[in-house]
Amino acid sequence: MTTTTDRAADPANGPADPWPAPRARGPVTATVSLPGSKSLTNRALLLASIADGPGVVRRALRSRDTLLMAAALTSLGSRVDTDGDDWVVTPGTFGADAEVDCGLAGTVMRFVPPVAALSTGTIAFDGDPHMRKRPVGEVLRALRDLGVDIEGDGLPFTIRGAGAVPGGTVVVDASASSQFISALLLAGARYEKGVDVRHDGKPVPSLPHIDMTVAMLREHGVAVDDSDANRWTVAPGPIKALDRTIEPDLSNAAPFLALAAVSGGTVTVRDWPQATDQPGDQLREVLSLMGCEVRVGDDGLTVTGPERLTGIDLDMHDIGELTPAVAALCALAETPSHLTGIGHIRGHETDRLAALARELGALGADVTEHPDGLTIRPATLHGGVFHTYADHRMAHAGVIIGAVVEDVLVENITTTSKTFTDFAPFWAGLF
Ligand SMILES: O=C(O)C1=C[C@@H](OP(=O)(O)O)[C@@H](O)[C@H](O)C1
Ligand SMILES: C=C(OP(=O)(O)O)C(=O)O
Repeated sequence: MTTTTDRAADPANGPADPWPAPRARGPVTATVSLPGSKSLTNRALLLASIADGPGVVRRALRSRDTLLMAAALTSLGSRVDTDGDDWVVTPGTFGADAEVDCGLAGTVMRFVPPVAALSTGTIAFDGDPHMRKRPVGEVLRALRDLGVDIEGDGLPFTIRGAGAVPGGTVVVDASASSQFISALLLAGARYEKGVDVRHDGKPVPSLPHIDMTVAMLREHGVAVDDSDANRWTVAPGPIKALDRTIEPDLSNAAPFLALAAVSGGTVTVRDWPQATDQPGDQLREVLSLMGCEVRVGDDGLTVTGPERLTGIDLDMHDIGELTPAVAALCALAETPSHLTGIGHIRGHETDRLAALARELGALGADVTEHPDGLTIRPATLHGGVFHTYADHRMAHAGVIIGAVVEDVLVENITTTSKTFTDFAPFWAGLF
């Protein structure tokens, strides 16, 4: 018979499935250095591959999403040397026919096609089964309007590159994902007329991620005008090669800071940037609102959990990717929470609103699913299997609950490799 302990620790075969989430026996105290940001790494790699010379991406995140990006750019014709922590990118001539595996990475499925359009080759895109359901049609429609030849309106699709893209003005409805806008801006300087992208539709989510795109383009010497709401103009011109260092992934800091919050412990995340466009920086405010003590110092960001967690009323439209971790915290809070403005996260790695309602509910949480959010009321939770639906951030929600609720088993914990390689042993090492 395999005991729970044996199943959790099997170095030869990786973590057990389902994985018994480690349970904190008291306040957890830890200091962690986290891997680099997925969003920054994948933008940095993509911009480096269409820059005017070789560039370096230091402290690159090595995870499934970033290795898929590196593979995609390599298949187009760039060289991406992923040995070590500092990745050297040498732009190449985009001419070969290629196949791009998007996996479940929104940044690969949305950001690579506008660059593939610069190739003279034929580029076929596909990905994981669930990826075929994630929205991308608006990016393809916009590219067609900008002069690109594309077969298909969703994954799988094929781009028949002509070696150049006319570019110009285009209107998109980016209410389903900010990545539609970022995708067009990232390649836009390499289009003959640049791009003038206008959004028409319900509000664009995840605006900090568009700010991140604009800031990185400017660092590469690209002229971007974002002075009007819902309009972004990128002037045509070269993309200067850079040597840049990637910040830690602040969204992936969520489960670690949450561990302090739920156990009444103290967790420090090293190298927290003083200023950043990463939406994870807003965890400072969210955790303070829930009753945590939050300090930024020379050693990083330190969170100390309260005796009792308070629920929150929070519009998460700008920080949707934090929802699974925040919802797990709300399920452990002593007052009700209302998380709103996040209808778009139904198009993330899974329908996160449905998945959170189902899986938190299965452990006894009182969760009501709304079209654009969740209401979570205090309840006594119990053990059980927490399903992840191949979503790394669902796994984070599961381990947060499991840290303080006996006998929580997280199914497919290795799905965390999307943005954090070997998350399970790292997490277990904190207990
Ligand atoms: O541009 C990016 O790097 C991202 C933008 C956001 O996407 P949505 O706008 O689709 O939420 C975010 O949720 C995702 O994790 C990363
Ligand atoms: C939505 C996310 O990822 P993606 O980049 O695949 O859209 C996420 O990481 O929460």
